Amino acid sequence: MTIHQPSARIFNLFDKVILLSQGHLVYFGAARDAVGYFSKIGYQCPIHENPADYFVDLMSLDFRGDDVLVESRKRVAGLVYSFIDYRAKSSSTERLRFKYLCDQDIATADYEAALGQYTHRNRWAYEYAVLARRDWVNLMRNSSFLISQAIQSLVTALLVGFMFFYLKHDSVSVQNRLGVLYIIAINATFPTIMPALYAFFGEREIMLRERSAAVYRVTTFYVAKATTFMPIALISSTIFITGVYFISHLTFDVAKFFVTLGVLSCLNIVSISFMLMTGSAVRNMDIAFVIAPAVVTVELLFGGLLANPTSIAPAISDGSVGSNKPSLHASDKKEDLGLESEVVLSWRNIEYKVTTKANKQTSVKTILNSVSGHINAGEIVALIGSSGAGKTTLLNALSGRIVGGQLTGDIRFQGSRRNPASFKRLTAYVQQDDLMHPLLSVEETLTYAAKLRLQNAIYSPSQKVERVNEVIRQLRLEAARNTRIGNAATRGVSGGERKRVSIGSELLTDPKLLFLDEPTSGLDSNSSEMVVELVKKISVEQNTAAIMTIHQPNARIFNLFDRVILLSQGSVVYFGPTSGSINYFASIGYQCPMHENPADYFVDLMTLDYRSEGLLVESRKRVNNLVERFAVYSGQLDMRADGKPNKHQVESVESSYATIANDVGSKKNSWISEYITLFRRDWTNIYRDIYYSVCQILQPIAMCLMIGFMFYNLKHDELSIQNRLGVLYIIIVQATFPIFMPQIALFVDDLVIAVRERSSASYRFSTYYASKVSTYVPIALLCNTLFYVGVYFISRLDFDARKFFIGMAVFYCQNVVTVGLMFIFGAWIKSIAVIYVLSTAVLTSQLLFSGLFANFQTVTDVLSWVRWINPIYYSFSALAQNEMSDMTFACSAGPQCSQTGKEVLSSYSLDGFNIWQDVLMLLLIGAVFYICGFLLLIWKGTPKYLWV
Ligand SMILES: Nc1ncnc2c1ncn2[C@@H]1O[C@H](COP(=O)(O)OP(=O)(O)OP(=O)(O)O)[C@@H](O)[C@H]1O
Repeated sequence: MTIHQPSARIFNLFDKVILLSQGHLVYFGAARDAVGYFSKIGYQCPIHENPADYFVDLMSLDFRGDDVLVESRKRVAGLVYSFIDYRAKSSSTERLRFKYLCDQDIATADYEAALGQYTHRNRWAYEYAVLARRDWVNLMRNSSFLISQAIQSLVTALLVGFMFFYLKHDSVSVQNRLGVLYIIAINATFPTIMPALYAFFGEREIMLRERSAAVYRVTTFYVAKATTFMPIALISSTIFITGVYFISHLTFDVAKFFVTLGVLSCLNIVSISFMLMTGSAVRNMDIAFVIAPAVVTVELLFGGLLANPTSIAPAISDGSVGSNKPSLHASDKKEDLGLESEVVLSWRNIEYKVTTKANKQTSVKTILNSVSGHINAGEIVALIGSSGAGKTTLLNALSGRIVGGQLTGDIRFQGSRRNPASFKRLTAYVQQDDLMHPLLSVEETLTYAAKLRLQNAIYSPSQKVERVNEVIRQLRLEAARNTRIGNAATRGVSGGERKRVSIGSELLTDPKLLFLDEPTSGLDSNSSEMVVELVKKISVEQNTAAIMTIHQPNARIFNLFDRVILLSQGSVVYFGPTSGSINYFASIGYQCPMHENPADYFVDLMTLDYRSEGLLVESRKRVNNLVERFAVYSGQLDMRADGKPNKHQVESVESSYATIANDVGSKKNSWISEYITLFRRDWTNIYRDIYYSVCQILQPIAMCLMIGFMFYNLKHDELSIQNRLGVLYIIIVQATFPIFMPQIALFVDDLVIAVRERSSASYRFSTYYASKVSTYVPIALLCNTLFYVGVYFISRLDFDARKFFIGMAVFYCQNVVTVGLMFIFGAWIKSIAVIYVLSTAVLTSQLLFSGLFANFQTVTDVLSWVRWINPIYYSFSALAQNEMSDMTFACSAGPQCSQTGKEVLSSYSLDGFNIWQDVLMLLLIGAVFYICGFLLLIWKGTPKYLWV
């Protein structure tokens, strides 16, 4: 197996180890002989250093500077040659053994045996059964998805059912019957495809990873997915159809009902197959969410209701039918105040409890238990403990980022109670997952952070640039300055560089105190060491205090910390100087063995051992003993006896400083400057998202050609009434799903970063929202303008400049309203799967109540009011009036035919308001949407943090 930084104990579990550097063998032999071999060639592993860490350090190239890089290259070359030499000098027996090990053990016997196993596969049916069961378990546990699917089916069934309540057999019912059948078909498209497509994308990465390890066949995965999604689609559509069928009173006949159900089931199966095809063929989710709505819209167009197939251009119908300011540095102030060593943050008796529920029993779980400590300026403190010890919880409690539960105790920043607003601005928090805009370069990321977070009143633009350059130098990011951050889809900076950019963004403001959550997780030992060394250097140079949670630091990293807090089961096992930790543990009977990394040793001591009941009882006793011994030790010692100022002195002297600092920290840049910066950043992100941009341009062009030629050269005869209404309706549809779906995906991704940035008070929500509105609205309008112009001229809607521009204005209003609705969903719901289910239901319902499908003269009073709050009714009515109010049609049929546009509008109840009243209502609804979106953004984007 390959292994990253094994602890000394794990290292000694191996029979043999292969040490590789830059593709060359540095050692191959028994693990227990490795320390001896290295000491023979001049590299003696220090006491209290884990041999594996030591070897990895020796074998790594050091990129921290040119000199050290040359030095490390020489060292690695020496190691490689030493091992070649060692092999050559070994006795013939050893050589033979070595040859055997190299050529036989690995190259033939084991490899082939391994290969034999590798090529063996389970039966197809077995593989399928396992995957299908896993898919169903995942699905059943995704309660929000299931509930929203059920709600969507039920609510839409009731809505549609009562909209077409009790259909009669008169002439008006023709429109209504076609309408209800068409809506039943729509329900088997968007609401089935969108949530399933999102869920499929969520699992695609897992499938690719598992497939690369040949865990199963593609076919079993594919069939398992199909047999999971299809039943869900069928169940929800059965609920929907049953409801609609009986409430609307479609012709009641058992055979007809089951035929309808069967046809709809087939359509659902086609939709799921289309979803699987799109999900498999398109790698990028953004593109899939542009393509899918476009294809489905085209399918719906050719459903026969919107366009009369006999009048569609033959070419189309044939193919488709059916388918730093130094003056403000804390260190200077500290000197002014005559403080020698400043306590930046102190905490006493921190307790954190949460209420948990298991087997319907509520219990209170104590996660932090009477934790006390402090951190001084210029020192770095490590928070170490086994998994689940409470490290992140303590860091969150200290940084003011804890949500839910009960937090008690006393936390003081520079001797005073924390003021949430200024505390956030004077401290910085580097999260474990580096959420940044992937399409911005390192320099741009830091520049935008500087523009947003450094005050204009203190920093001129050139000073901000200087500060960015300083941070780039400090964090040794020169080589990556112009590299994009990247993400899973696009390769960007390395993991270590990414972490340093994340730290850099926080260091720009020169914080007094830096919190870091697992800054070394996922990094190799070299990068981890570099990150901690840099934090240490900055702490010393800038007098910044830093506290970080860290998992198994190697001995060198461990020794970089000034102090450590060792946590076990929420209690402190040791808090004090790193250098004193080994002696402290030795004094209470736990002597760290030679060649064992102290951090690994302490973590082992503090970890409960669940391997057996006996080991668990024993380890529990040990942990309780450690906690009790430290409580006694710290009580005797008094935490202030280590040369630090008395807590009360700190409070009295520093509170004045805190006031000065707090005043400075709480000032914000002007609204307009924040807005301009965010606006620029948003547009840079959009135009660099090449897939999104290209799709947003191509989709309307493709749709415009398709629809334009479908309704090519509209006449003024009786058939053209259906076609004219159809083309106007499709124009409105283009302003709904194709705008909503891709934008919501972008917005939800972006909002996660915004909430993170807002947690450090980087900018206001109002500027963020204004910037988003002024990015997404123009994009929708720009792209759809092509569509509108194309469709208008190709299909030859009534050519009149006034009508053309009024129609365009109405179409624009509908786009703006859709973007507003998108903001409501994005700000309100976190889960994009739920958004897709619910928004599809809302958009579909809006489209239903447009007036095209159901005649409002016959819609039940309970539901007929819905049109008054439906933006699509207003936009459709305005477009229809604009197009048809002065038209006459040549009739060949009997008295059924409407001869004037006014008669058509009246028969569809589309003349309730005049065009301008429709536009006014659209704008009013739009305004309500935007205001609700903003309020939801503030409400949902502001977590309720607990402060003590
Ligand atoms: N809100 C909560 N509700 C229930 N349990 C919680 C809550 N917050 C934390 N816990 C539990 O408290 C314990 C400590 O969690 P925490 O995330 O602080 O651990 P940690 O030491 O950072 O672990 P790791 O190193 O694995 O990240 C865990 O067992 C966790 O499940």
